[in-house]
Amino acid sequence: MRDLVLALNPRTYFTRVAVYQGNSTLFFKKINHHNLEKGINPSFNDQVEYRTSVILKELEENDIEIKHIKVVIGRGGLIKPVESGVYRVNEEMVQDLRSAEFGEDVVNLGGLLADGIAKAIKGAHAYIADPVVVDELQDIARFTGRPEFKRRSIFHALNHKISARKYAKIKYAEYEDMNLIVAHLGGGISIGAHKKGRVIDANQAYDGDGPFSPIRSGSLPMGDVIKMCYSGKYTKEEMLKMQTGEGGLYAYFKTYSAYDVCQLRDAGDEKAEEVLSAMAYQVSKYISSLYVCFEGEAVDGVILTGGLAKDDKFVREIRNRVEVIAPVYVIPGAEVLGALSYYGQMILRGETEIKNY
Ligand SMILES: Nc1ncnc2c1ncn2[C@@H]1O[C@H](COP(=O)(O)OP(=O)(O)OP(=O)(O)O)[C@@H](O)[C@H]1O
Ligand SMILES: CCCC(=O)O
Repeated sequence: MRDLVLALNPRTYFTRVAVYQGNSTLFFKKINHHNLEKGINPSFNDQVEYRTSVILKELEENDIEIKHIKVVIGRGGLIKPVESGVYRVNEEMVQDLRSAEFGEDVVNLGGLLADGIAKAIKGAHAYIADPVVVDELQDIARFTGRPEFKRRSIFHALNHKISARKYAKIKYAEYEDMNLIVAHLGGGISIGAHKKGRVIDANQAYDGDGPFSPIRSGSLPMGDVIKMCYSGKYTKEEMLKMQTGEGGLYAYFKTYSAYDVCQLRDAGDEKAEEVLSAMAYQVSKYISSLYVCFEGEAVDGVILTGGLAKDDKFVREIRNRVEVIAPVYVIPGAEVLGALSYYGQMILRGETEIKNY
């Protein structure tokens, strides 16, 4: 065992963890945090120590010699807007993740866990790659209808970029030469216009706009939201949660799992059928809206990826509406750990610039 990469993808009730040596996967596990599911819900900050120790214990129990881990790389969270690339986790980043100044989400644990674990291993360093705040928006995409508000770039940059590069490779082309529309269909949904290797527009998938998703509300009727804010019935935290963590399918079915809703639909539940179709309709509308970003240039492909891209019916409903724009290519699931490992290997080989946050 030598020069190992530890990759981390924290989700609400579990952390996906993998250890790689070169192209070999030495260890892969979805570590469930059952105590979080039982309703004891400490803040994300307060979960760092607990998750760190559980992960280290798992590695030990599975005979991973942690002294050989050189790179600990986590999914990148809500920090300041940055360019695409690999970043060393430094104190300023830890500070921003802990304060949640740019938004509070489980994804913030990626950098924090990487930091905690790397500090426990001599010779290891912590990194993130292509965090959700990668910002390549063209200026015109930043406008809203009020000068006080600017649109922010928050999308699944890691899975978008890796999926787009995978498609480019299949087409014997360079990502930087292609025009693509990528839709990540996961717990959150983000859809971006990739023009010659830059994501010049995308829905703000966290608390901004776009289709509703399994857990996020997406665009809501603004006037009604404002009235609800002042109804006296909800706290600020409850209103924010409605948008970011308890919207979309969760609001209709009280489950965080789109898979479960698809199962309901397949068992004949009419409401599940209707709501999933509405989500597919909104995704299709947003994909179509990005066509204008290419200023008349041909679009080389529409890529559907993420967990919901495994559902044939959901995919078919989108495909039928958007294949007039470009060929539709499906990459089911999100290879988050694989993508992090890819960057981890590049770090070890000195083949990527390590950017400063
Ligand atoms: N076969 C399937 N059919 C339908 N939905 C599925 C299937 N497999 C997974 N999902 C759903 O996909 C969603 C998770 O997708 P994914 O793993 O891409 O996202 P994530 O990493 O959890 O979250 P995010 O996309 O916000 O980063 C869950 O709602 C899950 O239930
Ligand atoms: C945190 C931003 C991306 C998402 O919706 O999960």
